[in-house]
Amino acid sequence: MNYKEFFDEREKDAQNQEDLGYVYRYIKKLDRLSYLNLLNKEIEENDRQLLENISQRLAQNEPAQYIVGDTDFYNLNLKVDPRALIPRPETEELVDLILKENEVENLKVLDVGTGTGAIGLSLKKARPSWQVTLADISTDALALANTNAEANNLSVDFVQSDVFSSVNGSFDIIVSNPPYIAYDEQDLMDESVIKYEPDLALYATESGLAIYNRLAANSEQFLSQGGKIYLEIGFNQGQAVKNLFQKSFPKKEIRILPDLAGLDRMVVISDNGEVRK
Ligand SMILES: C[S@@+](CC[C@H](N)C(=O)[O-])C[C@H]1O[C@@H](n2cnc3c(N)ncnc32)[C@H](O)[C@@H]1O
Repeated sequence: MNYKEFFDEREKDAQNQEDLGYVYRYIKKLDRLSYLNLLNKEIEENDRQLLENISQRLAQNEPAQYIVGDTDFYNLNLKVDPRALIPRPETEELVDLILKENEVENLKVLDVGTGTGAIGLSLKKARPSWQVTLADISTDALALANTNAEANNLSVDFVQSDVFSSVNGSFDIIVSNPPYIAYDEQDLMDESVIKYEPDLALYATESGLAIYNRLAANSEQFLSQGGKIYLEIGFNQGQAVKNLFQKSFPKKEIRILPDLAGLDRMVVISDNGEVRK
């Protein structure tokens, strides 16, 4: 049997088997041309075993990124595994927004709930003069973030912290993509997310708002004069999150911004009428 026949056969079996070629190509580091040239060749025995293994894992709904073991995010390649959430394209939009609105040197940044380190590390990569602290309640996630920092040659600080419990100092930017899914929203989620990504990264009490509530209540003491807060939110949480922060920061401007799909995805808390550059 050649590679193409194998892929075609598996694609008939299950929906996500179309990922098989992608995962295989990525693991073998094949460019598109080498991959296409391979398709009509007989499968070698060790490759057949590899492909069977990938195929079984995909059939169990394991995310392709966990099987590959890494993923591209913004300006970085990050190791990913079940210790942390797979960083999403919407979060790249948040990183992009922060960079566009803060074209200055030497800012201090805190990334609360850093997971793989995606947000904080991509900011550090783009702005080497920024002093970036990665915080997470999960020691497992922090270990992964540390691996990603080292692999990308980025020097950042780490703190294991329940929101702000172990954080010291003040920051020009506090950014967070916290867990924001309500416990009763599971039926809206893909099985692969429910089954493989860590609960700690996904769910929050208070209809998904618990961590925003704590961020709103306690950010002020960790924010420098003129500091800004950037949040990723669930598409239906814009107004609720805005209300929470408006109470704590009555004088700041609070913007709810959409992602590329047009869904509310980010909330930004900054000084009123400030020039955003
Ligand atoms: C949605 S994931 C985001 C990960 C990463 N920032 C990203 O955007 O891909 C949320 C992260 O928040 C962390 N987390 C959950 N509860 C927390 C808490 N009380 N304090 C700090 N971090 C928390 C989880 O461990 C997880 O890594």
